[in-house]
Amino acid sequence: CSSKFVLSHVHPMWQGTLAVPGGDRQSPIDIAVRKSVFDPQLKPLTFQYDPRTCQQIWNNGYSFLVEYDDTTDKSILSGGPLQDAYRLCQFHFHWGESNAWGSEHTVDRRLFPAELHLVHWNAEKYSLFEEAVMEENGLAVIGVFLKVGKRHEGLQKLVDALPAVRHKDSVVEFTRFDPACLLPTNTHDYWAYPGSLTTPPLSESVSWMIMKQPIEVSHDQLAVFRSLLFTSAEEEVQKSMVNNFRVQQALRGRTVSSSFS
Ligand SMILES: NS(=O)(=O)c1ccc(Cc2ccc([N+](=O)[O-])cc2)cc1
Ligand SMILES: [Zn+2]
Repeated sequence: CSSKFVLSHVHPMWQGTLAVPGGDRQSPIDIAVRKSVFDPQLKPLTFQYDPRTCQQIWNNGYSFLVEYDDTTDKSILSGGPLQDAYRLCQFHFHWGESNAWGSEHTVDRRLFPAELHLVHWNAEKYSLFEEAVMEENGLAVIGVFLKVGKRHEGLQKLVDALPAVRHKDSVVEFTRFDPACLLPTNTHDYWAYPGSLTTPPLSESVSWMIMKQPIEVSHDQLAVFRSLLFTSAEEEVQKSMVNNFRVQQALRGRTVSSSFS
């Protein structure tokens, strides 16, 4: 997908408005469970992912992205609070240098060692990812917490490919990976709220859906995430890719909805 889209090439107007977003719907946030409001209108989420749309893994110097072909409606998210079908563009993770922290969102201030983001854009209303990025609710991101436990068999194929993208700007072909294997068994229970990208351009265009149930991965699998580097092969000083999460943002009057009571 076109998340390769680099900010420096955007239209000057867009750069201007994004430099300091309004700031009243920024992400990530803490999810205060007792303050979330059950919304009976929230539909079940429908994930229709085609593993054949999986293309490559790319170290963009901030995280590693598993990118999907989003030129057709093959890998789709719908339901929940969403009015339209959203196309899967990429997924990536955020993690810490230790298992004590690393997630971007928290639940009643509880931190997780890592968080998965499955990034989708509204292909019914817009024709390109970077167009949807600028529109209110043009994007839909599914957040899944990772906790340390048993080895995640589905994740291992991805973990085995990471050494090939150790440095910033490295890319490796990666095919036939079904992202549904990274979803928790219970996708019925989630929190939903209006927010933003958590990295530049911080666009306030994201419908967030955070799964209540974490997935389990092993300590060793997380350690491989930490073996990645922020820096490219040419740089003298190599920096471990860890703590690639944003600080939490004010709720600014937003309500977090829950799909469960
Ligand atoms: N962490 S997150 O909020 O799920 C997130 C999801 C996607 C992206 C990718 C990205 C989104 C937009 C742009 N841009 O418009 O220049 C560049 C990169 C950045 C961040
Ligand atoms: Zn993210």
